[in-house]
Amino acid sequence: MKIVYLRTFYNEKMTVKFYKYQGTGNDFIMIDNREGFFKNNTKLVNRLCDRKFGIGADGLILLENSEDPEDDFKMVYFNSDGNQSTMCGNGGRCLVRFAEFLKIVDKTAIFTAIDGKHHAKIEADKIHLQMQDVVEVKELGTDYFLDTGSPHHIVFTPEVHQLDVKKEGAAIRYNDVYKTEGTNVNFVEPQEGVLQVRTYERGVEDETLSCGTGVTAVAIASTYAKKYNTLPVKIETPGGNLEISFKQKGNQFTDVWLSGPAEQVFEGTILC
Ligand SMILES: N[C@@H](CCC[C@H](N)C(=O)O)C(=O)O
Repeated sequence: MKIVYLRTFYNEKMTVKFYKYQGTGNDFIMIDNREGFFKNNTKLVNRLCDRKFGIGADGLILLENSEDPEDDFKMVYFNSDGNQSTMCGNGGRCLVRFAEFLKIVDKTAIFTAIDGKHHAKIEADKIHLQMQDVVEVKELGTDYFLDTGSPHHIVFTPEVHQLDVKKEGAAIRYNDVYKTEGTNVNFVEPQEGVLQVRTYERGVEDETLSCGTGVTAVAIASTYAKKYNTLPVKIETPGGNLEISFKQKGNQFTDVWLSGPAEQVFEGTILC
């Protein structure tokens, strides 16, 4: 097991305990940072997420104390490129499972992330996470764009399993429309009673096995575009199955919930 030492203010080495979680194959390094020893460090986060030189993960999440007394904790999310980013739905679900493991929460949780407040319900085999309301779905020709805490471009396509998601996703993520901020890109094939989804993630710059804010965006866009009409919306990703429910009033989507499994897969000590 590798151990990463962080240098303290006095340049002494200190070890860091980490945990690894996965939610439908979207995997995250978790660090309990309630004492604030882990300082934002792009290079270190990128190295820890590296699948050859580090632990390997799609992102790293710090569980911190929240300034809001209503909250159980705060979520700080980094993509595997080491940069702090916008909301991560699967990461949020995994973080709630981590908070349950740390005995911070029991049956329910409230936390603040970069996009605002989130409520969660905890079950043995599922975490249900409330996502932000969606107030606008943009139509871009036959494609769609919406923000579910993170930006998502949606492409409806036949034979989604045949697609080169890395190539096609990168072409949209780096195009002139998105060049500054970038976007995540979801490819969806509606089938009888289920949406098949594959996602190219910004900040990972590759396909991931699943993306929580992505499938939430897909569920809403598919309903908006009348390509799917039952609730909860059932999603299949390469990493597993998720469900999304919401209330719809015209183009407004409220009470949005993302549900699925989230589990601890190992723990270790960081060293470099
Ligand atoms: N995997 C995530 C999305 C993480 C954020 C994304 N890569 C971005 O930078 O927008 C999820 O489950 O939502």
